[in-house]
Amino acid sequence: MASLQGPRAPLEFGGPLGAAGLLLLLPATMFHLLLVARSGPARLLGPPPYLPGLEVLWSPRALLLLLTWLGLQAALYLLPARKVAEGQELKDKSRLCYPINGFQALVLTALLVGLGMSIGLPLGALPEMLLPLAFAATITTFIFSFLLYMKAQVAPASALAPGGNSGNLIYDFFLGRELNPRICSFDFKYFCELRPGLIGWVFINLALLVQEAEQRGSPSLAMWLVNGFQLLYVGDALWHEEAILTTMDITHDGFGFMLAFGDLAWVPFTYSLQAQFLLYHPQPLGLPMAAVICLINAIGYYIFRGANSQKNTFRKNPSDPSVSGLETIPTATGRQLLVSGWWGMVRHPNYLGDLIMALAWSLPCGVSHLLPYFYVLYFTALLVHREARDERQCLQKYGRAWQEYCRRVPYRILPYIY
Ligand SMILES: NC(=O)C1=CN([C@@H]2O[C@H](COP(=O)(O)OP(=O)(O)OC[C@H]3O[C@@H](n4cnc5c(N)ncnc54)[C@H](OP(=O)(O)O)[C@@H]3O)[C@@H](O)[C@H]2O)C=CC1
Ligand SMILES: CC(C)CCC[C@@H](C)[C@H]1CC=C2C3=C(CC[C@@]21C)[C@@]1(C)CC[C@H](O)C(C)(C)[C@@H]1CC3
Repeated sequence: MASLQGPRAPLEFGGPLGAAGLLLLLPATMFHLLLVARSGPARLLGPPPYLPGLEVLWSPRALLLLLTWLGLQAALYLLPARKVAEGQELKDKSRLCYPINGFQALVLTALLVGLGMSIGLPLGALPEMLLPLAFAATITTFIFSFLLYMKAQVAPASALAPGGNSGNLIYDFFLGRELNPRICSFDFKYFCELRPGLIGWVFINLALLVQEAEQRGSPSLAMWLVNGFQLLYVGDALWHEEAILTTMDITHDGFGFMLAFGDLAWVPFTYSLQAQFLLYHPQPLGLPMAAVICLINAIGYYIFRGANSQKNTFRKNPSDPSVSGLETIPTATGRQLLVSGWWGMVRHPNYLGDLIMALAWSLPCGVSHLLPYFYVLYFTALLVHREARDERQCLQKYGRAWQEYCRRVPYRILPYIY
């Protein structure tokens, strides 16, 4: 129970009231975006075109499809992995093991879908099912989060997350109580973070591309760009799967509604918003503009990958020749902080790269609508909030050394601005 965990962690996300608001607001926003994307005016800030009844939202076929997808991804997760990685040290000094086979799961899923299409699987019919699929995913994540909450009741105190154990039911349900809920070696948080939602996102994108080709003879250049950029992002995440083990989602946050809904519903159904918008609102895109957008995405990816790889290499082996020449600040924990290279430019260079890519994903949709820029706006808010959470944790972990780092590298995400 919470009291066994020592001093209570400060409440985040506006406490119980904020959590209750987000429990309603997140699904409502997702359905708003899905409805608006297929409406004529596609107005982000207006009311939804209509309020769908249960007969539109509820479909046993959609639920079956969702459960089949989750089952397939779980089966691929359980296949022999090329590598098994160890996670960060836990409170009880143990380390958990994680299979590294996410990229293999992506490739095998592509082969299975390709095989299915060659024997008549109507992938182009998926866009019509997005609303009932999102509804099924929402119901499933509410039930799943409840089961996770109940599982945490019988977990030892050492297995609970630093936050998410306030004693307030709604807050703890939202944030998640247990750090690494598992059944045998099956790790639910790690599985959900990278597999069904992320892989689902690129296949929803692909289905939108196929549907566009069926409707208009061939996919548009804008649709190709959005599909290509986002496939690169997901492929990169799965290729560097091990890096997820040091993110705050895995090392700090419990597994509750926020991450379950984020991973299984929010990511596939709202991150595919640009492709959804393009299917219903085709946008002309010339080659010169497409080249500029590709360049923006490439710059973003270069910063994102460079920064993430530099930190991951440094954390794994500080004497690696690619990072051994970088300037560092020692900390009382024995770990060091990079203060030159990417991490000497701003304190979160990887966020900067990610944001530049986010912009490149929206630009193919033109500038006539605000809707496709929702991802840029949401992602900016998410990363600014995440950066503040991470800074708080780093200050607690590294104390004076972190203050020295902030003095030497004063900007957080955007040089000379923020
Ligand atoms: N698409 C999406 O929806 C989302 C994408 N992301 C992306 O995920 C990636 C990971 O993000 P996230 O987990 O938030 O954070 P980071 O990868 O930035 O990790 C932060 C941690 O890095 C370490 N660190 C910070 N500064 C330094 C330094 N100067 N030298 C060495 N180590 C340092 C600290 O941990 P320690 O010292 O313990 O190693 C700190 O807690 C990012 O690229 C982000 O853009 C994130 C959220 C959502
Ligand atoms: C909906 C809520 C407001 C918040 C939910 C947040 C989640 C959607 C995100 C929290 C951290 C994430 C990460 C990725 C996807 C989104 C979530 C789950 C990530 C897997 C995307 C791909 C990247 O390369 C990454 C670095 C592996 C990301 C890790 C964090």
